[in-house]
Amino acid sequence: MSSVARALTIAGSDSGGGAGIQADLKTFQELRVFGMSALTAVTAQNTLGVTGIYELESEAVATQIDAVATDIGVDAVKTGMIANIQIMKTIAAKIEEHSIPNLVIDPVMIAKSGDSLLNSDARLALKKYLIPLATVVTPNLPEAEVLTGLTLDSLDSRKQAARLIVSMGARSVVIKGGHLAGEAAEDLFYDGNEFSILSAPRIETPHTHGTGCTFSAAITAHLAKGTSLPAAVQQAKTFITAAISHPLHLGKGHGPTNHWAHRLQEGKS
Ligand SMILES: Nc1ncnc2c1ncn2[C@@H]1O[C@H](COP(=O)(O)OP(=O)(O)O)[C@@H](O)[C@H]1O
Ligand SMILES: Cc1ncc(COP(=O)(O)OP(=O)(O)O)c(N)n1
Repeated sequence: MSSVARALTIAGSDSGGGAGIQADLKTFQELRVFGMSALTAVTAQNTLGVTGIYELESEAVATQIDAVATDIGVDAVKTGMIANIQIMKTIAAKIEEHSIPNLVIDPVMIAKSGDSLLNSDARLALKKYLIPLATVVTPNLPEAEVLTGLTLDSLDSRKQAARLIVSMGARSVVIKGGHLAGEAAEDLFYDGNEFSILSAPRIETPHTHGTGCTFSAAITAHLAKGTSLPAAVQQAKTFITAAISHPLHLGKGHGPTNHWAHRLQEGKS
């Protein structure tokens, strides 16, 4: 490991800055991890929705990963928007070729605005190509339903889904609870042996654009620094809760979270 922790995000660009590569790099920087990126797609996007998607050639994704892995090095990597199956296969091959450790898979399928960020025929291919390589998979509720084919309407069903996702080859899973109702925002963490609940007060706000990206980026940053997996997911939960608690009130729709909010809570600025 180098003296500076290094994290790579393989994801799409969000021109609005709240999700995607932009959210990931902001999170890495806030957590004092050197951030690198391999772009899969460019989206024209703001707090109201996605108005354009421009996918890159899979060769362009491969070249970006090669460039950073062969020179700077990668202590942890996350995937976000993957766009299509060719890019997915390329990412899986490159992660194996470069023996990149600590893989966080955020199986991004549909943005909160309703726009598709992964072709429907590629969604189930996640199970074949990427999930078996994952240190942790972080589906939201609809994504976990697509991956498992289960209806997740109870804690028991979410536990069953978590077991299924681990049986696909992932080391662990966090089924996020942002889409649930209730006074607490509760995520289910399964480490392959035991279940635990990551709990925080649910904040009443429309400004939740990019919550999943930010949460998975924070896990990646902590893993890059050598933090244990259970501590990494717990610290990421603290980070995203702070980011949602101090909204920036930007845009006319679902605004971004505040990536520097953890500093306000820790009295750092
Ligand atoms: N209103 C909220 N208040 C507190 N935490 C939230 C809220 N919405 C989402 N979260 C948390 O943000 C993280 C991302 O979850 P979620 O929004 O479900 O992901 P996604 O953006 O992939 O749909 C989880 O830890 C979830 O519990
Ligand atoms: C380029 C890009 N990647 C991912 C997302 C989805 O982000 P997520 O954190 O799931 O938040 P929402 O967009 O669902 O609020 C995205 N929108 N754009």
